[in-house]
Amino acid sequence: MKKIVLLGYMGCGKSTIAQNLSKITNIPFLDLDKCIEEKSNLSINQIFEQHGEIYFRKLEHEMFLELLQSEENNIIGLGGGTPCYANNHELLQKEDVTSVYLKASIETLYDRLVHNKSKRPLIANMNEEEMKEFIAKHLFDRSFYYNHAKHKVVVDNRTVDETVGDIMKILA
Ligand SMILES: Nc1ncnc2c1ncn2[C@@H]1O[C@H](COP(=O)(O)OP(=O)(O)O)[C@@H](O)[C@H]1O
Ligand SMILES: O=C(O)C1=C[C@@H](OP(=O)(O)O)[C@@H](O)[C@H](O)C1
Ligand SMILES: [Mg+2]
Repeated sequence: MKKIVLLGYMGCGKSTIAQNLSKITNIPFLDLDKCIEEKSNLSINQIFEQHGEIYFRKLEHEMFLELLQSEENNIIGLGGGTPCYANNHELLQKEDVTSVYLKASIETLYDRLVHNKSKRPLIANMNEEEMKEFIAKHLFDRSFYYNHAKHKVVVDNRTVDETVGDIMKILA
């Protein structure tokens, strides 16, 4: 079954764009983090606190495989780190997967994350200065994996509707 997979750094808009793309296409939307939370009955924060990041990455890999194997057509919003662990980046190239990297600049990510960090354990306790440096370095490290997506859409200075439109062009 066909899967549209959205990936990119925290705050690039995966969850928001996937939801809006779903409304337009009528293809059901699944957020990988939400699926992990529902299955484990814990929030992402609680998983990191109680079991640590390595355990989260294991759940994330298993859930990604499970969603890709389902019989439905789906739009899947990944977590920001999903492509960067457990060789998940190789799954972005599968024949039945349309993978789209939502590419955002450090400035865009910082502006969106600075007031939205509490549910993101990797940055939740950072001050503004630390966050800016962290995003810059981390994005650089992760870009190798994000660039395994089949398609790339730049999201800087684009509204939600414009980005959804850019993805619709890829799907046409
Ligand atoms: N043009 C835009 N496209 C996507 N998200 C945007 C845009 N402008 C502002 N936002 C906000 O940025 C945040 C993106 O968060 P989210 O969708 O959770 O990203 P991700 O799932 O990639 O971490 C949301 O608070 C969203 O409302
Ligand atoms: O970048 C990451 O490693 C993470 C991103 C989060 O998802 P979002 O990108 O939707 O915030 C979530 O999976 C977890 O906090 C780890
Ligand atoms: Mg998300």
